Amino acid sequence: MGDIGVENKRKKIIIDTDPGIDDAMAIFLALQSPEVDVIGLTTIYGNVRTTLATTNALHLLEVAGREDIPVAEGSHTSIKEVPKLRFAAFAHGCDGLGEINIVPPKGKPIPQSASDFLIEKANEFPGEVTVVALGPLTNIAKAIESNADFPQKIRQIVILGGAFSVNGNVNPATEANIFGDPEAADIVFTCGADIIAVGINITHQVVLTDKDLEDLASSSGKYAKYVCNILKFYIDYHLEAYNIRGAYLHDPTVMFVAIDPSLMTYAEGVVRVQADGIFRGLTLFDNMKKRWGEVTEWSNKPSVKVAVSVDGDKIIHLLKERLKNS
Ligand SMILES: O=c1[nH]c(=O)c2ncn([C@@H]3O[C@H](CO)[C@@H](O)[C@H]3O)c2[nH]1
Repeated sequence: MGDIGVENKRKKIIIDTDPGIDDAMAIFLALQSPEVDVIGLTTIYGNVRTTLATTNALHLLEVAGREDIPVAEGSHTSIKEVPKLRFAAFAHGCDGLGEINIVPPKGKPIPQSASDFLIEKANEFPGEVTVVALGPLTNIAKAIESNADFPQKIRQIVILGGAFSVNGNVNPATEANIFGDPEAADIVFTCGADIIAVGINITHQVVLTDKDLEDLASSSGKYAKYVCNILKFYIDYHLEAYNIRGAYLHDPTVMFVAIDPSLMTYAEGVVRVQADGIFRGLTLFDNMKKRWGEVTEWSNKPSVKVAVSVDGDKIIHLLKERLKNS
């Protein structure tokens, strides 16, 4: 992976996030990566409710000494204005960050909604801004609904979401981010933007082991130390839920797509999302290998790229290097 290193060639990214232990790792990874320039964080419910996501985003930026990066608070409800009731305290702790008693942040979010911030930055830097979407897709769907040009103005949307040809992690049908707002997800997947989706079929191949944790713990890197502390809760959850000693690194894996998309391979096709019923949140990818004899719900919709393979060990190695060298 070649460093670009030149300030004005850095890819501008906005991280839409619900921190979240693995979100924290992804944010630190981005801040430590010369290939990308983090121009803002937008917050969303998911692992935690939106107000706590905002608190945690501000806290993480203060840990990093990057209070210069604006945080715009996102939606408190789904795109259909349904209040959110389901959060993942069982995986991330009540505070979203492994119950480590974080120092409350001094900073405040900017007085602009996440979707307005996304639209403003897409207009300010047309074709240059990549959104890395680590939570439910409500803020991005709202940006699309209020600004029809948004999909064309944005450089790329990299999505952590979906379970392509595998079971979900909320139930056998659905992955948590898509389950958080399936209607919003369907709007985003079919909006015509340049989209890369990374599902848990990929992120479950990126496992941080006990040995990796020891390796991180032996480092004096500030991000390595911080993440070792918050990871304990997440690792205990994986032992209980999956009977593995380690942790799936969803969000950092997806951040690597923004940093270097060649770390994965992709298939192209149309993704639709099931909005209701027992398959609510199911992501269904048409791999376009069949010429369908009749019109389907996938016909004439824009295609997206879906990640199909990854070298999990390489991702773990690169991640550890960057967190240790901080
Ligand atoms: O509701 C959830 N259940 C899980 O088992 C689970 N495991 C991880 N996650 C979070 O959801 C995204 C991946 O589906 C990531 O942001 C994880 O932090 C989960 N969310």
